[in-house]
Formats: sequence, C-alpha cells, structure tokens
Amino acid sequence: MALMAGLRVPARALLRSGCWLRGAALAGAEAAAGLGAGVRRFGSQRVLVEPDPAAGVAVVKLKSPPVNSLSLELLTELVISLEKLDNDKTFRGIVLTSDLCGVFSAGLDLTELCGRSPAHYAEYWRALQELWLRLYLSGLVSVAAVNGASPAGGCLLCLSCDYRVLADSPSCVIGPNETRLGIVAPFWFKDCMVNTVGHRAAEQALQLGTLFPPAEALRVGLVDQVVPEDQVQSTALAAMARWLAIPDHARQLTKSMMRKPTADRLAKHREADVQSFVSFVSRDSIQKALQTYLEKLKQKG
Ligand SMILES: CC/C=C\CCC/C=C/C(=O)SCCNC(=O)CCNC(=O)[C@H](O)C(C)(C)COP(=O)(O)OP(=O)(O)OC[C@H]1O[C@@H](n2cnc3c(N)ncnc32)[C@H](O)[C@@H]1OP(=O)(O)O
Repeated sequence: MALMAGLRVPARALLRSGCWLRGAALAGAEAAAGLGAGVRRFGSQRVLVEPDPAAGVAVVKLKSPPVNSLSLELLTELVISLEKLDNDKTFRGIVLTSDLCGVFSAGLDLTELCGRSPAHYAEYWRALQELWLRLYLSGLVSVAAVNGASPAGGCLLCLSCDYRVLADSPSCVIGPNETRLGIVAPFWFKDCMVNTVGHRAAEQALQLGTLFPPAEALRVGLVDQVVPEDQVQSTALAAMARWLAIPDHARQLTKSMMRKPTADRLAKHREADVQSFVSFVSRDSIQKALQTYLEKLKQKG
C-alpha cells in the first residue's frame, strides 16, 4: 500500500492497465474464445487488437492509462487500427472495449484542449472528426462492450457503434456531460444522440449534461443491453453473432442509408467545423472553465 501510495500514478495505471486480479480469468476467456492458439494480437501502444479470424471478429481494446482519455495519439492509433480492420476482408465485425478496469473512456483528453496553440486545436479536432466518420460509417459491424465510465467523447464512441452493451455497475455512467464542463457538444455528437434516443431525450440529456447510470441508460435507449460486469464481452460477442447472421452487403447498404445523411452534414463542412471549434476552445472563458474542471479532477484524484 505504502509503495502504491508513493508511486501513485504508475500503480493506478498498472492496476488498471493490467487488471491484475482478472488476468487469469481473462486468459481463460481468451482460450475459450479461441485466442492464443496461433492467433496473434496486433495493434499499437494504446490500442490492442485481438483478432479471431475464424469468427471474422476482432476485439479492439483501448489501453491508454489512466482513463483512456482521447489524446491525439489515441485518436490516431485508433483510426489506424480501424482502417486496417476495415480494409482486411478477414474481418466482418469489431467489439470495441477498454483494457482498463472501471473506465471505458474519459472522453476528450482535456490536456489537449487547454493552453495549446490554435494549430494544435485544429489538428486535434481533425483527428476526432476522422475517428468519428470512420467508426460511424464503418462497413464492419461494431459492438461497444462498455465496461466502464463513458462520459462525453467516450459516449460518442459508443453511439458511433451499431450496438451497445453496458456493465451493470454504479460507476459505469454514460452520457453527454459537456455542459457541466461549460462546453458544448458538436452538432454531429448531438445528431448521434438524437438518432439513438430521439429528439426530446437527447435535448434533455445534452442541456442537462446527464450521465446516466446503467438502468437509466437502458430505459432511455442509450444502450441496448445492461449485463453483469463479467459478462459484457461475452454478451457483446453474442450480439455480434446475431448481426453477422445478416448478409454483409444488405446490412452495409442499410447502415449507409441510415447514417450517411448524418455523416455528410459533417463531411461536407469539415473545415468550417474545425474553425468553429478552434475559435470556441480558444476563448478565455472556455479555457478558464476547462482549467478549473481539470484542476478539480486532479484534486479529487
Ligand atoms: C472546448 C471543447 C468543445 C467541445 C467538445 C465537446 C465534445 C466532447 C467533450 C469531452 O469529451 S470533454 C471530457 C469529458 N470527460 C469528463 O468529464 C470525464 C472526466 N473524468 C472523470 O469523470 C473520471 O476521471 C472518470 C473517467 C470517471 C474516472 O474516474 P477515476 O476516479 O477512476 O479517475 P480519476 O478521476 O482519479 O482520474 C485519473 C487521472 O486521469 C485524469 N483525467 C480524467 N479524465 C480526464 C480527461 N478527460 N482528460 C484528461 N485527463 C483526465 C485525472 O485528472 C487524473 O489525473 P491525475 O492522476 O494526474 O490526478
């Protein structure tokens, strides 16, 4: 304990990243899923990809301790992994999950949004747009296995998938809490919310910055299933099997028909959206609000 207190961040990071206590159970689950025997993991420093070529499915795990906040590096690595999987005919589906315990993704990395240059904000926002467009329009079936808290940008990742399974734990809150930070979700995040939960529920959640506990997230339709924590990945894989039973071409054309009009609203005006973000985030009042929020988070930790 004293050692862990002395090495606060690394110890927490290790606990989360390794999920030490669950290591043996996970190894067993991997073996049961057919991983390990001749099947190679790939990916990058922050994104672990566990392929199951026989099933045509890859489990994509975010592993950027301590909280999988969406840094420029994580966004870039995730786009690269998704592009690779999208272009590999072996794969028909991905399960997106977290390799950390208790957190799916803390959303945008606030250190990317504070005290940086306009050029940096623009580069960061382009990377976020790129990730959203790639995930939202992916021809692969995407199932989010949400095994931890998923505020704001974390929620956006989940909403961009085709199906969401959330762990039934009080810490596994999900929702668009931006206004609570004094910031505003982009219109394409708003559109995703509306498309998922309907206009009235989206309006309330976005204005109030609601973080839904699991039962409420299920009730409002933000997630499709809530299951015990240790069943999130297996439930996501079972859901995946149902989606993969549909012929790809018909499902993909239908997905595109449903999603392209939403994606096009951004795709056709990407640069204007970048400039609007840069001017918003550069305001003194927004910088102050973000700094204050980040300091509160650090004090809490
Ligand atoms: C101007 C922008 C305009 C529009 C953009 C709108 C679109 C999207 C916006 C966003 O996504 S904003 C980010 C919103 N995210 C949050 O509000 C989540 C904040 N974090 C938390 O609530 C918690 O950290 C947690 C995810 C529930 C995990 O809690 P836990 O107790 O497990 O960890 P702890 O709080 O101690 O954090 C550990 C460590 O990580 C740092 N941290 C947390 N979140 C972020 C983050 N989003 N960005 C950067 N850093 C983050 C936290 O400060 C701690 O750091 P420390 O170890 O140095 O103390």
